[in-house]
Amino acid sequence: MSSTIPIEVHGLAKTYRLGFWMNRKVRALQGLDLEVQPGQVYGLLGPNGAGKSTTIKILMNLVQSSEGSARLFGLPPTDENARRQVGFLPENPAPYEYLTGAELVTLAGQLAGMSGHELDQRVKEVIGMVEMERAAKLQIRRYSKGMIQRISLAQAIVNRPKLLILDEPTSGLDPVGRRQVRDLILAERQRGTTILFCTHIISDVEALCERVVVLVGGRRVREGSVRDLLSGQAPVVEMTVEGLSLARLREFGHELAYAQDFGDRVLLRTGDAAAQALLQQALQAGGRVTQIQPTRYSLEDLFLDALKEARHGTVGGEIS
Ligand SMILES: Nc1ncnc2c1ncn2[C@@H]1O[C@H](COP(=O)(O)OP(=O)(O)OP(=O)(O)O)[C@@H](O)[C@H]1O
Repeated sequence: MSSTIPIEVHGLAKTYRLGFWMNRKVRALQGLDLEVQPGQVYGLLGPNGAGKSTTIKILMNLVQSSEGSARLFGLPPTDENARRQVGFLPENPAPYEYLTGAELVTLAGQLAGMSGHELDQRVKEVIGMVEMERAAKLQIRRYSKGMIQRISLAQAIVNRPKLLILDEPTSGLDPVGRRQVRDLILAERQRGTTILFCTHIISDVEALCERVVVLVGGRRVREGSVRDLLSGQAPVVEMTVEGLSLARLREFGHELAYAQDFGDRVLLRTGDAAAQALLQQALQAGGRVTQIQPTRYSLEDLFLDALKEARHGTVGGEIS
């Protein structure tokens, strides 16, 4: 039965089988739950091998799950009516190289059931949105990586999808290209499109997403609105100490969220209470504290903490 909820994933598991006898297993997903509501921009974060692309491939019916269920607008990913409502940008897109950019976008529109004047207009419009007007008549084999990424994005949005699934949309782009893609995602969000995207670039998530899930080893280790996830965290203080080595500072026994010894100075981050004690101890030991300031707990801190915690326990992705 169809529904208005763009993505619902329950207990999703995927085990890849490898080797000649298919007897080696990689657990890419281990019971993932996920729900993306209409109009949300939802970020899928995780280190390499966390299962992000596998999740997206299951949603796009490119890979079959081993257990659990995935639904797009209440329908299984195998249902054409579900996929019609979705625009997709794969990781490392490899479009037909002998087509021109305009032909590729037109083809995508035709496959989505568009035709005639409406299609021509829309192709022009989306090519303009990704700023590829001048290269639209060139064959794709002459495109740079950034141009391929942008034309692929144009083909993903040509049919005005209700749900946009983007796998690493800004990978391989220079800062200008990244900004353009970010703006495009924001424009789509403005239009009310629901967006799921996975990335390694945490600043993109911070700039674009209202909700995130952090995956490690095929499991969800954090999920929630970016605001809630960040606001519940204890304040962090960043300080620079000169005249003492990192090893000496560690002897004071405080937990350091981050520490880097640059030779002439040590930059570190720690909790509010530890910072007070560390400041006094560093001064008593003959160090100079040249900078101290409270910092915002960022999504990057959250990501690194989640990763640290998950690695203390057993997480998936293991080969058995
Ligand atoms: N086709 C496949 N055959 C075998 N193992 C696979 C296959 N695809 C992915 N895997 C394995 O499944 C796990 C999850 O991979 P996946 O590509 O989903 O992770 P990811 O989070 O997207 O990683 P990355 O950020 O590196 O793209 C990894 O251990 C990976 O090696």
